[in-house]
Amino acid sequence: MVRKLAAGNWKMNGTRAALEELQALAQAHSDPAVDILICPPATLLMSAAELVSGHPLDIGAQDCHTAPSGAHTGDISAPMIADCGATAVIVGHSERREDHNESNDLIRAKAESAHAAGLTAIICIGETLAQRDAGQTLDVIADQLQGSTPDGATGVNTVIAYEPVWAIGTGKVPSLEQIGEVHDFIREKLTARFGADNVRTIRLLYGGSVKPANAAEIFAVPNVDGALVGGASLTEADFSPIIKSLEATV
Ligand SMILES: O=C(CO)COP(=O)(O)O
Repeated sequence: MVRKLAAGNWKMNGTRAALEELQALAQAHSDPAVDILICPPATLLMSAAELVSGHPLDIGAQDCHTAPSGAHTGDISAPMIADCGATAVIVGHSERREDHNESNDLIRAKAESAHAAGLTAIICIGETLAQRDAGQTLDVIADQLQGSTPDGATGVNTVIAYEPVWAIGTGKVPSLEQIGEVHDFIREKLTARFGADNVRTIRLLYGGSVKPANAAEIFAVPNVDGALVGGASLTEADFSPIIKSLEATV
């Protein structure tokens, strides 16, 4: 049985004071039944990794460059993230696809760079509302999944996060049928490409307005192996009940 994953994406939120929430989270989950990952802003990566050292919590970054080092002002590389003590990196979040015009090719290259540095790449995919309304959801998912996932993806180095763009930070959540349809589709596509044995261990996260109140029903959907949580991961008070809902499924 694959270990489920509760991942928090703090986005561009959190100064040093936010480490108190991480400390509280570490204290509240000394023996979790699921994997717990927090992705703070890059400015907090090293302190966050030091804080959770010795606790069963992992730290990830929110983006990386494709190159290991070089003349790329303002960027950080996958080996630098690993050097901080982090073990994962989110790539292809819809906010980066939109704010920075990131393409599937670029995201795949970032995921490859993460793999080369020994990091787990959390590859995000998801349709906009206009695409869903036009009946294009599964086509968009297939295209992003195929284009953004490296050939070397395994259950150890890759997690796929399905985040419908219209559900992020809006309080709107797809129906459980809609979530299930996309997660089943992702599993099928990955199985066709990588084979059932390999794909069984690739975790599929749902992201988009996951809250303590809706987590349990989302986690009951087949092929949902956890969540990538934004706003509700910023405080221990909100994230802990979500983690507990996920633990209740194992
Ligand atoms: O984008 C997300 C996580 O990466 C989801 O954000 P919210 O949970 O704030 O909707």
